[in-house]
Amino acid sequence: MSVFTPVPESVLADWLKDYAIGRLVELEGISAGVQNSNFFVTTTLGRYVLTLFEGIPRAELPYYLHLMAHLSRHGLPVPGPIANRHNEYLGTLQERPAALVVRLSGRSEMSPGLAHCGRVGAMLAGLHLAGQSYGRRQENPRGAAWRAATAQVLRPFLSADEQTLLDAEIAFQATVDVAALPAGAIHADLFRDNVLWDTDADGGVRIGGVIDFYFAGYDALLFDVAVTVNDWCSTPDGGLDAERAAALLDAYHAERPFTDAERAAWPAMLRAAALRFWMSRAADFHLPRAGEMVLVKDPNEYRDILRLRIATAPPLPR
Ligand SMILES: Nc1ncnc2c1ncn2[C@@H]1O[C@H](COP(=O)(O)OP(=O)(O)OP(=O)(O)O)[C@@H](O)[C@H]1O
Ligand SMILES: N[C@@H](CCO)C(=O)O
Repeated sequence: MSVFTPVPESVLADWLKDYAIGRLVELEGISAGVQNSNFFVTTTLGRYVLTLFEGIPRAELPYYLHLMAHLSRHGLPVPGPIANRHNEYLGTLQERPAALVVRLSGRSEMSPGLAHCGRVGAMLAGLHLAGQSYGRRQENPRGAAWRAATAQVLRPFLSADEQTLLDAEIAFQATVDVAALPAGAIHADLFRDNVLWDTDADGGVRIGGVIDFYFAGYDALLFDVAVTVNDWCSTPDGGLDAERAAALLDAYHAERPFTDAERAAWPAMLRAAALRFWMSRAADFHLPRAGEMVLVKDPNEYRDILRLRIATAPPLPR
């Protein structure tokens, strides 16, 4: 369920007078996503996605919207936000911060093959390269500071074994020299459901869109690679599929070669990325946000991935 705040057609039709995208033809709530209220909007001039932001502080939103505009301007398949007649990306609708972005084509692929993983790796490197010239900076909202604060809140809900795992991993991550790693704007949530796939003219797979930049922030680029590998290249039991991981990492490396510091930090980053999603899912599970129908993803999946990454990690390509 992703429509927390309904928008009557007449209200939207009126709101759209502030934009230069024609008149409303169709409005349809989107039944995926867990964070915001999303709608497909068709006007006489095009197809868009309307998002009403339900939880993110308004002051943090320009970072995300301008990042999407920046990446789109650099030729990446990222939905460009639509400016209103006051030249602003961010408006207000139904008392919520609201934005329109271009609707991109394609569907997510939940069983990716080697070709998908290769394209995602190359595209992620493209995001990181283009992000280097992005002028705004906002810390990763699920970075080290969030991790420390959330661990305190979460700890009492965990079993003794889980507490030991959490404490040990937080202590281990504090020893990692993240400052030695190349950093910049990262997507930080590039899961399979945030990439839309299209078909090429010759029948090959093509990325139609990368969506959901609302966890983006400034952090180690390698953390983003680790988040992506953990989701795209895991086997059902949480282990890493060596071929898919190699396809993703080789394609990334061809666009932005990994540094020696990154090679050394890779096992730790896979663990940091697993820890982040174990913690956020466990927090959503034990402390659900009041009044919302939240799709809670399984925290144990990422707890188990963390345990497996502590046991073993594949090397980065040279
Ligand atoms: N620009 C876009 N073009 C096409 N479809 C989109 C676009 N943005 C969102 N969608 C569709 O809307 C759905 C929900 O969007 P999104 O994943 O951003 O939800 P959310 O609630 O904001 O975030 P989260 O995934 O963190 O819950 C997507 O699965 C996709 O089907
Ligand atoms: N990708 C996140 C959900 C928030 O976008 C998860 O799988 O926990």
